[in-house]
Amino acid sequence: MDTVIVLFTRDLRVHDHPALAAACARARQVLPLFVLDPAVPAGRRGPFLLDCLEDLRASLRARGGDLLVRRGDVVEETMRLASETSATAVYASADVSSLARRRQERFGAERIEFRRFPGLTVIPPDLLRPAGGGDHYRVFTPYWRAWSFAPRRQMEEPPPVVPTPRGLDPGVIPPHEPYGTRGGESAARERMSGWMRLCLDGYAEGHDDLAGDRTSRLSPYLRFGCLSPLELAGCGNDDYVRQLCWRDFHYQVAFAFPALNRRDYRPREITWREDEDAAQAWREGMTGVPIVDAGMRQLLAEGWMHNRARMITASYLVRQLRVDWRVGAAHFFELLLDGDVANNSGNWQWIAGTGNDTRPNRSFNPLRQARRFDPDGEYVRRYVPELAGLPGGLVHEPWRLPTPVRGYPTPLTRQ
Ligand SMILES: Cc1cc2nc3c(=O)[nH]c(=O)nc-3n(C[C@H](O)[C@H](O)[C@H](O)COP(=O)(O)OP(=O)(O)OC[C@H]3O[C@@H](n4cnc5c(N)ncnc54)[C@H](O)[C@@H]3O)c2cc1C
Repeated sequence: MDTVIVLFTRDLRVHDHPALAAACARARQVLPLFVLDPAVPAGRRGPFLLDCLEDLRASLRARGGDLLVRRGDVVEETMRLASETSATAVYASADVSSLARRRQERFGAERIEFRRFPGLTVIPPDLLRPAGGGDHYRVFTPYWRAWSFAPRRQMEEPPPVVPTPRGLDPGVIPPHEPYGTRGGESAARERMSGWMRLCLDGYAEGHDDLAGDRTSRLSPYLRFGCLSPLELAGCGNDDYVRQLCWRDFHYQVAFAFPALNRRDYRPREITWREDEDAAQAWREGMTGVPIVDAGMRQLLAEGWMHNRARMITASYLVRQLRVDWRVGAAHFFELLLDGDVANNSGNWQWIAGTGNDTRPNRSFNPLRQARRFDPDGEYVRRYVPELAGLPGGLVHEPWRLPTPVRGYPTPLTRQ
């Protein structure tokens, strides 16, 4: 094969990248391409994405290649490059989002070979089928069992040489201000090895400790494919691998039910309240419930929130304020560096009882959660400075004080 375009999307790495590895093995010339599509704004994830592109370009250049960056519609720009270079094929990683699937269909109608490769998940989202029938697993535990025994593909080595022809315009990666964590495969691998060395062994005991902050924080890197989920799943710690299985689980749900971010997966008769003031107080971390406000402020400050805090804040919005899960999911999606449709909407629906939870009426009592997962109040003190001076458990119940704390609201709901 002569010239192949490797279209990068949310697989911004050179390690274990099946599409890149196949192109480098088969083609004389390889054109790694990323298209910045102004119609798909990256929002707060923008700077992180641009970090990832800079890092990927450096890795490809170190292998004799380059990352070509274009701006516009992905299919049109890819086809333009194909005709400029006489490329005969486009290789890309398969994705499950509606946007990605529409794009894949459009490539199908073009006069070029379009090949999809695995790499987004540990197990491809269309591989496992429940024994009792159906096109996907609706319940996690049987999925976890099947997933654990499913055959895994061979990992791919990073290609030693990427043969990109000279003389093409590489295109500009726009300059940008960082927001939250630094993006890119190099930062991801550094974080992965440091965290695995220090924290993986204590994951089962430590992952719910809000103040301890001992989860991997690798989710933004997984979101942009800076790390291979298959590589992470080889770590040998079952509790951690189970979390990666949750990620795959939501992808196979989204694959079977592409409207996951809009429609109830399991429709229920819930009357949501239209209360923009309450929703806004929740967004700003000003509900007057400290553990909820701490989580929401962590999200605003860092573009990331601890999983336990995500469950508490989401449950507070849908169960106590009775605001539609879509309102909460939209806010999370906008701010989270790891925000992606399958995991965000899948988890929101799980919390709202319209998703895959086998106990759809489950509710998280914020005070009980706070006492259990932030027993010393350290997480609240870190993110809600108005309460930093309160002693002991009072930090979780400022409404018990004889006078209100200056600048901090009374709770929106009875606690
Ligand atoms: C309301 C709500 C919204 C969420 N939105 C997102 C989202 O948009 N994107 C996202 O990646 N995760 C989302 N999650 C799942 C989870 O909170 C994050 O994946 C996790 O907090 C990321 O931190 P970590 O990398 O330190 O996780 P770790 O504890 O280190 O877990 C390792 C990896 O497993 C995966 N994982 C862990 N928990 C879950 C889970 N419940 N569902 C799916 N994958 C999981 C993540 O890829 C994570 O990086 C959401 C959870 C809730 C309750």
